[in-house]
Amino acid sequence: MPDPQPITVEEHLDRVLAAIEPLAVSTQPLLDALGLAAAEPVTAGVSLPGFDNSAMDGYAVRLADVVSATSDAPVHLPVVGAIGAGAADLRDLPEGTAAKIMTGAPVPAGADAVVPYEWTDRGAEHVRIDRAPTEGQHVRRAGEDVTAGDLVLEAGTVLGPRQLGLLASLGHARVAVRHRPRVVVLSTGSELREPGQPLGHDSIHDGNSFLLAAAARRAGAAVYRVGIVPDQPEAFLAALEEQLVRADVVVTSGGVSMGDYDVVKAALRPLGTVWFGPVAMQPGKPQGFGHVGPGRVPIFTLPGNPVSAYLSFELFVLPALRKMMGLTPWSRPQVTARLTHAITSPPGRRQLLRAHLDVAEGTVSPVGGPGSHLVGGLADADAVVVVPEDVTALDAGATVSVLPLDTGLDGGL
Ligand SMILES: Nc1nc2c(c(=O)[nH]1)N[C@H]1C(S)=C(S)[C@@H](COP(=O)(O)OP(=O)(O)OC[C@H]3O[C@@H](n4cnc5c(N)ncnc54)[C@H](O)[C@@H]3O)O[C@H]1N2
Ligand code: MOO
Repeated sequence: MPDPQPITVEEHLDRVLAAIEPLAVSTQPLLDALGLAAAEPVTAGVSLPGFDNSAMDGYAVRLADVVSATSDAPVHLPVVGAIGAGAADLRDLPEGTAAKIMTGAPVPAGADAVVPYEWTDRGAEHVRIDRAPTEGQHVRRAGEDVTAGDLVLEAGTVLGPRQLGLLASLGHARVAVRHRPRVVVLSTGSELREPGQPLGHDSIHDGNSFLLAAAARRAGAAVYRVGIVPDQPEAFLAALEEQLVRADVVVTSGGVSMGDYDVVKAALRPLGTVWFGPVAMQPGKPQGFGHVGPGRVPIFTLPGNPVSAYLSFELFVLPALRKMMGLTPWSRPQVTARLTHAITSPPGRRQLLRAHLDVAEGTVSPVGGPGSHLVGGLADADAVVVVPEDVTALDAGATVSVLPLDTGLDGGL
């Protein structure tokens, strides 16, 4: 049977994204929301600081009592108490007195400045003040940072450490987000063995499920790495059915090409809900996408060659996961750079050449060969040069599109 006409990368991505919906919104404990987008705007219910408090360890004073203080003519005041952060029984400062006050402790009524210890003799019952503060000096005012009613996070803001810290400071224990997609990753191939297991003359270790599970986890998904499924359609369907209950997305690798034992195609084609076909790219030509099970769970059936599987994940699965999580942009942005070496490329397929990107120099250097089995070169690369379908050769110095593999998305993803 001849190969059907390949579709373009954009056609495949558009179909995938058209079939993917953002996941439901629920409130999650703050740390579980790291890297997700706020699903709703957040308005401050309280002000920050919540009350006037001291910025220094020292003495709360009334300005009028100390305004004349100099080192030559210090002011002496009785100390009426000590106010600690979280231990603030003294709420009013009588005229003509001082109170010890610690950083973060509430400034008592009547006091309008804090004299740091360094300007005093640190007296316990009486204090000698050698220098006059200005009005409000070392007092952090209620609401000077955030005022109750302020919009503090727009919907869609990615929740990183600073945003989560702010939410906690405002008293929120949970935040509304789209939940993490639960991604089931499954490797097919009778030649596969778990890492750590001995190999026979015809077997290899399963690298893909780690490659894809790590990529999905880095994208923000909750990942279930399922073991290896042999090239038997019944075994594949049984494993799939068992996993569907906990999946928002299934990602498989292997078994989608033209071979005699292409298990994924053999098992899923009869269902009629999964499209299989070539995409005009290299690596990553044989692709499949559709849905399975009563819950119509989206399934990506990626090619088995490791580089093909990984770049297919980058191009198709990552945008889908980001759409599910309400994160934008869906795809990692491409950049441009100058090629350090001449390259050639097959006609009719978009080639993704592994490379090193030097952002400072604005250059990109191909690394390793184009073979889709070359995992050493893949690990060495941090970008791919994207060579258009109709381009077969490029000279050194040509400006090309580059897809970085580790940067460009929020949170250093
Ligand atoms: N007659 C044709 N043969 C092939 C074609 C074609 O168009 N006509 N396309 C080739 C291309 S391109 C690719 S890509 C592969 C895709 O094949 P499958 O998706 O069916 O994958 P497998 O045959 O199962 O495996 C391919 C290759 O990758 C290794 N592999 C598989 N799974 C893993 C894993 N989990 N970890 C590490 N390595 C894995 C497997 O051993 C094979 O070497 O088909 C070409 N053939
Ligand atoms: O398209 Mo395959 O993915 O070249 O190796």
